[in-house]
Amino acid sequence: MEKIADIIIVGGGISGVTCAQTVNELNPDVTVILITASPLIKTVVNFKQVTERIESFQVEEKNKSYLEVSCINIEVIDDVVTEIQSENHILFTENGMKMKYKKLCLCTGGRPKVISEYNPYVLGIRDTESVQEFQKRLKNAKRIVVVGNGGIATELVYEIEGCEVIWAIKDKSIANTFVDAGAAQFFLPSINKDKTKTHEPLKRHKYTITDEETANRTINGGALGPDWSLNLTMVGLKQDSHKVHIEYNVEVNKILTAAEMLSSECDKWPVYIELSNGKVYGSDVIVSATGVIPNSQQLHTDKPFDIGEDGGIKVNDKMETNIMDIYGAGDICSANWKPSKHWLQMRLWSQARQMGCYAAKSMLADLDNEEITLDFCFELFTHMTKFFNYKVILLGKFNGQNLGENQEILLRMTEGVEYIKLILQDSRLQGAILIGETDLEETFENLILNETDLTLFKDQLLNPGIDIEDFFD
Ligand SMILES: Cc1cc2nc3c(=O)[nH]c(=O)nc-3n(C[C@H](O)[C@H](O)[C@H](O)COP(=O)(O)OP(=O)(O)OC[C@H]3O[C@@H](n4cnc5c(N)ncnc54)[C@H](O)[C@@H]3O)c2cc1C
Ligand SMILES: NC(=O)C1=CN([C@@H]2O[C@H](COP(=O)(O)OP(=O)(O)OC[C@H]3O[C@@H](n4cnc5c(N)ncnc54)[C@H](OP(=O)(O)O)[C@@H]3O)[C@@H](O)[C@H]2O)C=CC1
Repeated sequence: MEKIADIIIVGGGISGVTCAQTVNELNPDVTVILITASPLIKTVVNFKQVTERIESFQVEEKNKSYLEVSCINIEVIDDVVTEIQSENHILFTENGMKMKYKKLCLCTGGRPKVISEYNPYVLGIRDTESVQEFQKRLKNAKRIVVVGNGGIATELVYEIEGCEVIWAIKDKSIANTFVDAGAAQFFLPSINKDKTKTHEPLKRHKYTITDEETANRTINGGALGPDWSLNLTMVGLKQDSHKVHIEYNVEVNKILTAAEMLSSECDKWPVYIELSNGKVYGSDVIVSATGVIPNSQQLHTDKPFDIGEDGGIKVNDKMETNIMDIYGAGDICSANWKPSKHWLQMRLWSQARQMGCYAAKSMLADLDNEEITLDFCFELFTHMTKFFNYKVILLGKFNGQNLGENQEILLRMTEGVEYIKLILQDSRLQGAILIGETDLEETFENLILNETDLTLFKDQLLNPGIDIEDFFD
């Protein structure tokens, strides 16, 4: 069967869906086909602009008909794109479809980078199905090992109950991808604290994928969103509520099956992990929360894509790849423009949304022969999330990324309440980590964006006795 559309978008995750919705909002006369390998698509709900640049929202899974009903120019097709002939502007799918486009946007996301990928006791977490599988395994587990020190690991070790957790990290402090050692120290008391968590029923309607739908899938569904671990039951077999042991500064040497273990321990656990400090832990399951690999190599194309160091398809400041009329957005792409002073790429939900939206604007502008300039959302890095039940806001070069020498650090911490770290260079604010209900995000966002000279004020910036908002009014 043959189809034709002005714009074809591949991927039903947040970048692809936002891209399609933005085309619909800006020009409903442009025809769009969204092809997705997953029967459910991800949509943004409860979007709030917390400050001018900080966004908060939730992700909801919807049936594909949701988009078709709400957007008259969009057709959603559940299929897998296998080949692109860019010269002819044609793509082919697993179900034998041939489609012609004027503009193509790849939003095919990534997959978990899993240590020991084919070991059945080692799991990666990405989509609804992988979380369901993890929950199933956890139900009968007495001990699990979590490897990795980023977003997933940090959230998992806090959420898991009724199971001993060994957390193996390469670094000397926890949550290293997001926060510094000081903030990690601030979080530490929360790790083994009893939680008074209420498993509130989900207010939003949830679609579940049936076994039949999952059965022949070769490609994972959309990545989970900010609230993925809330309201999920992550409970193991044991009575004690929460017990996390952290192994710092270690890498994984080997993963061994029970049969490969020669000691007397050999039949206690289904799988063993040997760490670089020589310790061996038996476990029921190992979670490899070790990052994302962009799905950049899985499509056959007549020309090769330029690939970035992180494995993503390089895109320029119009979200264009090196192949004519093919764009990219979200986790699949690697931002290959000169970033503004206070922005950096991280594979986050907010950036997937922003890139999807901007790719739509860029494709429409090109179809109309108009010029477009980089969206202002790429001026300042912002991220709002929750770790260990604390609100966490990251601004600008929050970890001093690539700032070089002469960084000045200002800190304020009240145990169990707040942790604030400001990074200055040449008396100008470059980045901030705000943990707790600090209420300072708007002020610091403005100070970074305006590049305000703080020479005269920096000693007072974190003085709790001064209302800093009034100060800069
Ligand atoms: C467990 C977990 C928790 C997270 N929590 C947060 C968080 O708290 N905050 C935050 O900001 N970010 C979070 N993230 C990251 C965030 O979810 C991702 O950055 C974002 O969702 C990426 O969106 P995407 O649309 O680019 O890709 P994806 O969501 O991966 O979507 C890709 C889509 O493409 C489809 N696809 C792939 N190949 C093909 C093909 N060949 N043909 C057709 N379709 C195809 C897939 O089925 C899927 O629908 C989390 C990620 C995970 C895994
Ligand atoms: N609240 C939030 O904002 C959340 C965001 N996410 C996002 O979802 C995506 C997936 O999360 P996640 O998998 O945690 O990825 P992250 O990129 O956040 O973290 C990966 C971690 O694994 C470490 N690592 C990589 N390879 C190995 C290895 N072989 N052995 C041991 N450790 C290793 C990395 O260390 P190093 O950096 O040194 O390589 C890093 O600490 C990310 O884009 C993340 O940003 C996920 C959950 C929550």
